[in-house]
Amino acid sequence: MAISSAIFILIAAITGIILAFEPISNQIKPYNYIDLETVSIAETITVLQNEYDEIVSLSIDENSFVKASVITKDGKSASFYINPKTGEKIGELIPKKTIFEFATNLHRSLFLKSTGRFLVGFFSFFLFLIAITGVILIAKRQGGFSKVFTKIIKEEVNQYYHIVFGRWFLIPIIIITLTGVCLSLEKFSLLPKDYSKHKTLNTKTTTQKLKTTDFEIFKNIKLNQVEKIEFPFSTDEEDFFFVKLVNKEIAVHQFTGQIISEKKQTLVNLLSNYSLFLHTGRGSIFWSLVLLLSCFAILFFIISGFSMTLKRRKKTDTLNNIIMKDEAEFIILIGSETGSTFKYANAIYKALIEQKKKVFIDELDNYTSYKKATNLLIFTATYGDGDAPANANLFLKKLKEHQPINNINFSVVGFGSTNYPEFCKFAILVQANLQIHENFTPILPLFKVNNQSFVDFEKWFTQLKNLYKFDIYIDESQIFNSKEKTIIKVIEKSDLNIDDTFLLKLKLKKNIKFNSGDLISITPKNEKTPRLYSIAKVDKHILLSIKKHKFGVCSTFLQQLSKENNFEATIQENKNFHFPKKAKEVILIANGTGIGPFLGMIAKNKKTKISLFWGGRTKESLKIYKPHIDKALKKGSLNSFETAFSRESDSKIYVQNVLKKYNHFISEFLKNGNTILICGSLAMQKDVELVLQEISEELLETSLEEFKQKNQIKTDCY
Ligand SMILES: Cc1cc2nc3c(=O)[nH]c(=O)nc-3n(C[C@H](O)[C@H](O)[C@H](O)COP(=O)(O)O)c2cc1C
Repeated sequence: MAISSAIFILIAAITGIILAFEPISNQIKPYNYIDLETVSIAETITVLQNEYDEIVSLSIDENSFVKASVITKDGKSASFYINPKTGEKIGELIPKKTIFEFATNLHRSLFLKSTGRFLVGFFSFFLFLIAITGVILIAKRQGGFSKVFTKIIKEEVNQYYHIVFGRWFLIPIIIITLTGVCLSLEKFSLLPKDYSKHKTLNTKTTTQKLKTTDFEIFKNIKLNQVEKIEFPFSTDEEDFFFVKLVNKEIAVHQFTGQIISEKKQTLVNLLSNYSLFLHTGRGSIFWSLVLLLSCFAILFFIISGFSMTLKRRKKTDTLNNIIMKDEAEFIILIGSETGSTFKYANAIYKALIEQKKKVFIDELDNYTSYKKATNLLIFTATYGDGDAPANANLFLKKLKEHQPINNINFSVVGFGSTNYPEFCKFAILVQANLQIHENFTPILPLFKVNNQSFVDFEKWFTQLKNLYKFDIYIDESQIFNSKEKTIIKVIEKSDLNIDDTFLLKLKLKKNIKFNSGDLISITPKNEKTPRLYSIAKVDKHILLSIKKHKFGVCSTFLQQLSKENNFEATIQENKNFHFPKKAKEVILIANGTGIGPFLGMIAKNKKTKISLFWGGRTKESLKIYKPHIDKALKKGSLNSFETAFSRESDSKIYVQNVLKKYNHFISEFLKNGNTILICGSLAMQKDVELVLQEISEELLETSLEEFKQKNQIKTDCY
C-alpha cells in the first residue's frame, strides 16, 4: 500500500509543483493594474460600445484580468484583455502553456481518463488519511496530543524534519487532499446537484427604452463583483443580459434594465468554487506558494518516510533463532521502536551462542512462558513521555498472564536519552515489575544506556561477564557497521613519558567525519576484544593519549608502532561526549591520559571560556601535554588551567581536592546551566562526583542528579 500510494502521490506532488507556477506566472502579467472596485459595469460598457461594433461577453478572471469578446468595427470577432476604463485592448489571451497542459492532465487523470480521475481522487483521500495518522503518530511519540507542538529532540535528521515539516504543512496538506477529493467527486457528479432555478422577480412593467449605460443596476455594480456578463444575442425582448456575480446570477432586461430573475449561489457551488481556488491557488500568488511548498514537503515525507522504514527494517529483521523458545536457557527480549536496540541485543545473542549457550531472542510483546529458561536479559528503549516502544506495549500485561515455570534471573538494560525528562522510564518500570515478581531475581541493578552509547553498554557487559565468568566478547561489527573499518597511518609518536604515557598522532586514510570525544576502536592482532580510546581532533588528525600497561596487548601494540605504520580501526561516534555547541563556559576535568580528548576540544575552541582541571602524579607527568596547554593558554582558547599532583609532596593532592577550592565558582557555573565534562579513570569520576554532589547540596540545595538529568555532566571514564 505504501509503495502504490507513494507512486501516485509522487506523481501528484511533482506535477503539483509544476502547476503551482501557472497561477504565479499568470498573476505577474501586467493586465490588472486598474482597481476593479472603482469601475462600474456601465462605465466599461460605455467605453466598449464606443470602441467596438458589438459586445458578446465580458468576463473577469481569477487574476482580475478583464476579458472582452467583441465584434470589431471591421466585422471580425475577437477576444482579448482590455483596460476596463478605456476599453482599449491591452493584451492577447494567455494560451495555456504545453507544460501546464501536460502537467494538468497527468495530475488530474494520469492520462487514464475516468479511471485515472478515480485513482487520483482515491489516493488524494489516502494522503488525507496518511496526514491524520501521521499526527496521531507524532502525538504518540511526543507523549500525547498536548505535546504535538512541544520541542522535538533531534535524534535523527529524517525523523526530526519529518515531524517539523509535518507540523507546518499539516493544515495545507489536509486542505489540498480534501479539496482534491471534492473536485473528483464533482467530476463524477457525486456532489449534490444544483437543481435551483432562476426565480422570477419582475415582469416587464414599462415600455420605456433606456440606454444600457443608463441602467441603474449596471451603474451600481462594480467590476470586482462580476464574473461574467453575457450580452443579449438579438434585439428580441426575450433575450436578456445574463450577469454572473460572485454570489448570484441575474437576468437583466435589455431595454428597461429591470432584474427579471435571479438565482442565488448554492452551498455546493460555493464549495466547488472554494475547492478550485484552494486546490489550484488560482488568483493568489501567496496561496500558490503555500501549495508549492506543500508539494515539496510531500516529496520530502515520501523520501524520508521510506528511508526511515528501510533503516528500521534493516535493523529489526535480524532475529534468527536456531532453537525453539522452550529449549532455551537464556531468553533475550527487546523493546525497540526505531531498531537501534536490536543491534546490541543481537550482539549479546551471538556472543552467548558462541559460548554454546542455548539462547532464544524475541521482542518484548511476544513474551510468553519458556520451559527451560533460567535467565532473562531485557533490552528496552523508552518512547513518548516515558512510554513503552511500539513492540513492548503488551509486555507488562503479558508478564502478569504467564507464570514462569522456573525461577528466573534477570537483568534489564534501558536504552534512552537524557534529553528526555523521563530517562529510561519504561526500563525502570520493567525492572520494578520483575523485581516485585516472586519468580524473578535481579542479578544486576538496572543499567541505563544514554543515546546508544557503546561505552555505557560496555559497563553493563563487563559486569555480566564477570558475574557469569564468561569469556565472551561482543562482535563490534554487529553494532557498528564493519564497512566503517578504516586504515590509519601513524604520523607522529611521542617518547614514553615518566608514567609510561605517550601521544600518538594518526591520519585517516579515508575521509571520515569525527570529533573530539568520539572513540577509536582498535582490535589487536589475534585478539577478539576491541579496545576503545577517546579521540582528540587536532589539525584534522587524531591525537590519542595512551598509557602503556605492562601486560597491555593493545597499548603495547600501539607503543611499538612507528611513523608511517598502518593499522585498521573503526571510528565510533560518541555524541554524549562532544563539546557543547554554543556554550559560553565549560569546565573540563581529567586525570592522567583522560586529558586526551580535551586537547582537541581546546585546540578547536574559539569563543568558549574553558577551565581545565587536571590531576597527575608529578609535574613531569604533564610534560607531553604541556606544549598543547601552553599554546592554548597563549592563544586564549584555554582560559585557566589548574593542576593537582599526587606525588609531588607528602600530602597527596587529587583533582577533586582542587575542585573543592573552587566550590563557589562551580556552583554558580552549574546554576547557570553550564556543562562539565569529565574524562579519565572511574575512580576519579567517583571522587569528583562526590565533590560535585557536596557542592550541589551545600550551595545549591539540590542534588547532582538534577544536573545529570539536564545533561550538564558528561562523562567518559574507564
Ligand atoms: C519521540 C521520541 C521520544 C523519546 N522519549 C524518550 C523518553 O521519554 N525517555 C528516554 O529515556 N528516551 C526517550 N527517547 C529516546 C529513545 O529511547 C532512544 O533513542 C533509544 O535508544 C531508541 O532505541 P530504538 O532505536 O531501539 O527504538 C525518545 C526518542 C524519540 C524519538
